[in-house]
Amino acid sequence: EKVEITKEQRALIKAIVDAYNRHQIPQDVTKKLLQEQYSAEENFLLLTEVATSQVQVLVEFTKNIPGFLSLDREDQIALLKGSAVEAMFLRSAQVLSKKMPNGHTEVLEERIRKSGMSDEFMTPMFNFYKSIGELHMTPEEQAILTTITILTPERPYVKSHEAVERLQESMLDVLRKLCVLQHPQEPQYFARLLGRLTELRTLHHYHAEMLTSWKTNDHKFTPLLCEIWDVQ
Ligand SMILES: CC(C)c1onc(-c2c(Cl)cccc2Cl)c1COc1ccc2cc(-c3cccc(C(=O)O)c3)sc2c1
Repeated sequence: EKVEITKEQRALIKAIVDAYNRHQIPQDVTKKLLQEQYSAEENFLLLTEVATSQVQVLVEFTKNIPGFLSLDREDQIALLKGSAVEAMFLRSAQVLSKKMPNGHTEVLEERIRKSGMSDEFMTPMFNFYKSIGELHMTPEEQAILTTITILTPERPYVKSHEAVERLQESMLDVLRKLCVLQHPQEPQYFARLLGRLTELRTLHHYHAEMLTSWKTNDHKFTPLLCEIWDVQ
């Protein structure tokens, strides 16, 4: 049947994409990825700095998701804590799949590969990056997929499951229509995007172990990352 994006859904897409474009990591932070020298310690420190900045950007972006601030305050925190890693995998995936014109791709890959992370995480992580790159997501799809990840009702400690589910469902409906309209030659494109969300959950589990292995090697995180990742 004819897929139609309603006026309300167009407004929703515009609000999300504008907020996504408005909240970016400052240039002076990402520029360091290109400048500082390479060593496992330096790479880890730079990635920690960018991740910290990314969390701040994520909080600001999330506050602009229509309906988010009407959720229970504690649920807002639970959604942010539960989705930060996955939102950051999506963001770093955009950079690594050459979707960003800022030339960070090679540099970022190098710094992640040489940041003291054990190899067992490297393979699934870079397989994910490759699978995201192969999707050629539009900017709207990237922004809405990140929003859907944030609005996941099954995060730990979420109390009003239905309220979050309602917000996520309206986002999923928008994404489904966008995929049909923007990838007419790929009827399974929407299903493939949702498959990436499943892969993100797996990476999220790996990430918890990554943090432990970094911690045991006495790596320091910033207070914001310790808070959002329940570290220390
Ligand atoms: C604490 C630190 C060591 C860490 O622990 N786990 C991870 C992680 C790693 Cl490795 C991989 C995936 C997810 C996580 Cl969470 C990280 C680093 O996480 C990040 C998080 C966001 C971004 C955005 C970037 C980026 C670059 C250029 C340009 C832009 C841009 O948006 O313009 C963004 S790099 C970057 C690195």
